[in-house]
Amino acid sequence: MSARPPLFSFCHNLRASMDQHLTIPIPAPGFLLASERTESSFEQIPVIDFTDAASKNPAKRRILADRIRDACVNVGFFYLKNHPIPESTIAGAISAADDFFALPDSVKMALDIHKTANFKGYTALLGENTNPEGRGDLHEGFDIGWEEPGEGPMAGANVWPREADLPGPFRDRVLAYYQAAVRLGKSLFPLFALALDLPEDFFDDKTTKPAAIMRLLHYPPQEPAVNDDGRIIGIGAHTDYECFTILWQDAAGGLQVQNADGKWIDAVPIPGTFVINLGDQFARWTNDVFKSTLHRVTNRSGRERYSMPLFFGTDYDVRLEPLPSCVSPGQPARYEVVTAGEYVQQRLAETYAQSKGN
Ligand SMILES: O=C(O)CCC(=O)C(=O)O
Ligand SMILES: [Fe+2]
Repeated sequence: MSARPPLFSFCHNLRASMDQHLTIPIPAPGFLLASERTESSFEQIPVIDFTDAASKNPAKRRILADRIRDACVNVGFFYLKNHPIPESTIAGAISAADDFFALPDSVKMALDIHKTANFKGYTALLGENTNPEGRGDLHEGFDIGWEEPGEGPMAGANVWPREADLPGPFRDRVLAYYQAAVRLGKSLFPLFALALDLPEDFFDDKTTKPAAIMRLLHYPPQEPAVNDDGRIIGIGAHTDYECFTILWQDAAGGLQVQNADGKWIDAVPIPGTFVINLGDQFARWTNDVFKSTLHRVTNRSGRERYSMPLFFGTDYDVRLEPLPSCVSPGQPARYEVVTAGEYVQQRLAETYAQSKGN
C-alpha cells in the first residue's frame, strides 16, 4: 500500500533488528515523516491483524506498527482483525442498544443530550448535524463517557434510563463494552507512537483520564425521498474530532470513506473486525501526515442499522503541537495550537447547535 522510500524501509528494518526495548528513544527521524505526506487515492481500506500487538518480540511490534503507519499516512482508516473484544460483549451492547431505541420517544427525550452540559445522553433523529451543509443526521444516538471524575467540561456523570423504564442489564452491558473498547484503545496508542517513530510510552502521560466518548447509533432505513437533495443522510460527511475512533458496525453497510480524488469508497462490513479511523487530534498533532479522512453513512440496506463508535482523545489539557518530525521547511505547521479538550468541545457544540432549544 505504501510508497515508502527504500532508504526509509531499510532504516526501519535495521532499527527493528537492533532494538532491545522500543521505549529507548530512537534517533530523531528528521523530516522523514514530513516527506511521507501523501494525497492518496486509495481504492481499498487495509485489514490489519492485531495479533502481535502485545508480542514480547519488538521486531514483531515494529512490523505491526509499520502496517498501521502505512494505513494512517495513506488512508486514515483500517480494519482491525483478531482484536481482543469477545463477540459476546459486542452482542450484549447491541442488544442493549436495541432495547433502548425501542423505548417511547418521551422516555428517550427525558435523556436529551441538549439538556446536559457534558454531551451525554440521547440524540433524536435529526437532532444533530455533523455536516454543516446538511440539514440533520438521520440517526438517533445514545452517548456515554468516562464515569470517574475527569477534567474539563465534558467529564462527569452519564445519564441512564430509569430502571422502571428499561429494566434489565442495559447499563452493565453498555459499560462492559465501553470498558473493553477503552482497553483496546489504550493498547493502540503505543502502536501509533511507534508508527510515528516515538517511544512506545509517548502517549501514556497524555491519556491518564481518557476523553473517550462512546455512542450507540441507530440508523433507520433511508427512504430515497428523504435524501432527494442529498442533505439529509444517516450521518453527513465529516471527520472525527479525537485521536482515533474504534467503530463496530453491523452487517447493514453504508459507511463510505472519501479518497483524495473525492471518490467515496465503501467500508464494507467485515465480520469480526473493527474499523479504526483517525480523527482531527492526530491530524493536528502530525501536521496531516496522519490522515483524518472524511466519511459518511447512508443506510440503504432496507433494514435497521446499528453501530458503536468510541472516540478516543487525549487528556483535556494536552496541547496539540505538531511533532517536530512532521514539519519541515517545505511543510510548515498547518494548524494553530489548541488544547485537545477545547478543540473537541468546540466541535461538539457546533454539531449540536442546530437543534438546541428544540
Ligand atoms: O455509524 C458509522 O458507521 C459511523 C459513525 C460515525 O462516523 C461517527 O459517529 O462519527
Ligand atoms: Fe465519524
